[in-house]
Amino acid sequence: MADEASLRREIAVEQQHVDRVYARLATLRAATVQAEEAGYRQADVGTVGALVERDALVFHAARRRRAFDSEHEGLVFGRLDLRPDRSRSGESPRYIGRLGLRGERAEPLVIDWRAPAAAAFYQATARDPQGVVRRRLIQSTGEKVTGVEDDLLDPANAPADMSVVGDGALLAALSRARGASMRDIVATIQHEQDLAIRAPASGVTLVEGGPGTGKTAVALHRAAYLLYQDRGRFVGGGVLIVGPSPVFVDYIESVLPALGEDSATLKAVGQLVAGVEAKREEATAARAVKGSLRMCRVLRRASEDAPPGVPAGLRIRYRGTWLTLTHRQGENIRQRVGRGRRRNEVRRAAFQAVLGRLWLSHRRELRPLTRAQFDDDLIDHDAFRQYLRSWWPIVTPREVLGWLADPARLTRYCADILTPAERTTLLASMSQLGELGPSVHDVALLDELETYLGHRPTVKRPAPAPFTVLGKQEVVTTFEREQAARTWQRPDDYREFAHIIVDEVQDITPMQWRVLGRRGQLASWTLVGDPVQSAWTGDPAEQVSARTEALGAKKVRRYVLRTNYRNSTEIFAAAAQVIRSVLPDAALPTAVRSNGLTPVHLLVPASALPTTVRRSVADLLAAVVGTVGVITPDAHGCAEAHEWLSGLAGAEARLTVVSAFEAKGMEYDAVVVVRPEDIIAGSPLGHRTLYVALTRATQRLGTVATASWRNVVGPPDPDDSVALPRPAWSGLSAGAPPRHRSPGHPEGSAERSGHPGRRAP
Ligand SMILES: Nc1ncnc2c1ncn2[C@@H]1O[C@H](COP(=O)(O)OP(=O)(O)OP(=O)(O)O)[C@@H](O)[C@H]1O
Repeated sequence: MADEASLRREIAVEQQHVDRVYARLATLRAATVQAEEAGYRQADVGTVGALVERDALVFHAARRRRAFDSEHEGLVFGRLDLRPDRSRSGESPRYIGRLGLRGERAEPLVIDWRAPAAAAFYQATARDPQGVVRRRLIQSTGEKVTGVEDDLLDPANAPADMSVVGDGALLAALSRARGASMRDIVATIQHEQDLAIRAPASGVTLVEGGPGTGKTAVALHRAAYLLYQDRGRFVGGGVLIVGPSPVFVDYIESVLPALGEDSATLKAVGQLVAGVEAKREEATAARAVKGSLRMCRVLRRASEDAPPGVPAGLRIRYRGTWLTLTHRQGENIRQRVGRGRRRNEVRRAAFQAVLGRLWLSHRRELRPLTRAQFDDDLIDHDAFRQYLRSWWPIVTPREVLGWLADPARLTRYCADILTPAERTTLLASMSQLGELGPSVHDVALLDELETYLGHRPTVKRPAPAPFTVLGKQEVVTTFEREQAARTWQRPDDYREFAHIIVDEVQDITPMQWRVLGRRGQLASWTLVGDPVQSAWTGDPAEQVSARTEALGAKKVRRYVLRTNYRNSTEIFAAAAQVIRSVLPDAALPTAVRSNGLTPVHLLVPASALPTTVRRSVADLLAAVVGTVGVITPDAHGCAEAHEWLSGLAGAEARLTVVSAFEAKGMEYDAVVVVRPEDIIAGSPLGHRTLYVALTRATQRLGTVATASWRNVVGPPDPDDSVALPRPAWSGLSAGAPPRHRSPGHPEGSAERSGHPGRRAP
């Protein structure tokens, strides 16, 4: 262990380099501003050559300025001391940072963390030092170095005067308070994570791991890595990142900008279809029905059906003759023209078929009229046009989906496809569409319907003038064009992403896989998830086949993350016990950080639930500096909790109430899980959902139940590598005495452990 003096000395050494880097950054920035201005002046020369030169100058200068302008908290965060025979032209130490920068003599001052030369910072180990003698993590606040943390990887090659100092930077990073947004982990990416981040871009990269193993962090850093590695391809084609909910997307959205990347498209699964912003989750049973591939047949039938209010038939007077078309004839034409075709795109063919049918029936009475004359006349005939409009209107996916709320139609479409129970579930869910709008799972149905209905035929608009971007005439330079491209939003129905990253992939339903597959026909993929956290209660084989269909025959590379960086050992032990009770053999990650605070499980009468939850949350808000999450079984539970917690002091911006499903991917410093027994009972995979809810907390965890639930959780596996719960329940606040109250006490009781004599960690 290094003493204080050597730590101070080493900090001073690094401060010198950091100062040099910031000074260089300021010089380069000033130079780029000048170069940009000089570039613009080139235009005064007036020749085409000068204009091209101007474009090039301005483009490069402005791109560099943009990089220099980014926020640079912790600009230099790593240093590698290399073995003399492994450093190029004596280049040691090698500094690693958020961007690459060279000095006046073009010597490297900092290397971008994504460059191959930086890989050893993340990958070198004592067993395989890769030429690194000492790896140093540099911690800063603004431009001031505040600490260093060393790993001596190759002691045999260390010079005698090399200091090794450290204060546990990774643990410090893991223990710090969480805010409303996720932070990047660029300085402390671990070896197994780095391998997944730097995996080749092609094919499918599958990253699996339990809660808190950094899958989301890896996915986001991988996006930044790919954008750096092959900027042309990935900025041009686009990188799409898909998360489970809008809450989650808000939570992760600042990570990529902090890494200097702002071109990726972030969407929740409920936002993948143009013009729809679905947030509403469905109950498990409805999710299973709506997510099933069987819905394709149901929707296909709906898409081919007659619209509501279709006219009973046609009867119009024309040249002294009654032209008639019965309802049945109309429906026969519908079947013949529409079956298996895109309804909105074959409207003209349907109209022609009606004219043909009428002509066939009445041509004798109409002699000597020609067919062409007949068509021309009828198309202008008001009553005829009126009939066609209501017989074959343009329909939107939303309208057709709404038809499923009609019991008679629903039975017609699904009688031989869904069970009676499934039909009841679907009908109940669809009847909410009108009032509440589409749910997250309706989005996949809308996208499917769009492929069956086709697009409304559009009138071609004249092509915009060249150099028009976002409707504005572009005046000058390549840089401006690039700037416009950067802020240019891909159309909502864009389907040619170069790479798609899907988080919480275990929950993607078969129907959602179809949506993703349509957007990734040209894409390579990164999929991150945890099968143990799956909420899919439908047919697993359907999920596999839909996923295979979406990904095609691409090669799959699998990476497994095994360390839980989020939860304290105490919290993860409680969660592990829940999941072990249903999946005794599941491979769970290992939590690495203990804080001595065991979770508190309270059992109260229903009447005491509001006050107990309020009290628990107030305790937690006082005990942690960061965020507090309240996790309830469902949307109704959220509404209740909001009421119970209204006006709570200190809650502003720190308190979030989410349903167990919305909690996916989220994390908070402290968590209260309300009515865990209902989370278990709410779905056949209820234990898994509760496991997800219990693994959201970094520091403190409490549960408030109204019925005993811990007795349904089986005994832990004795070989379990995670720490097991302590027999006593400590208070929510550090050092607070254990709360033991009788079940009748209005504020609840600490529920007794069902497993006395359990091994302490
Ligand atoms: N190498 C690391 N250095 C510092 N913090 C890390 C590291 N890896 C992960 N973390 C932190 O651990 C927490 C969990 O990470 P993340 O949310 O990516 O996990 P996850 O595997 O996606 O979890 P879940 O499956 O439960 O949603 C985050 O706060 C993240 O910043």
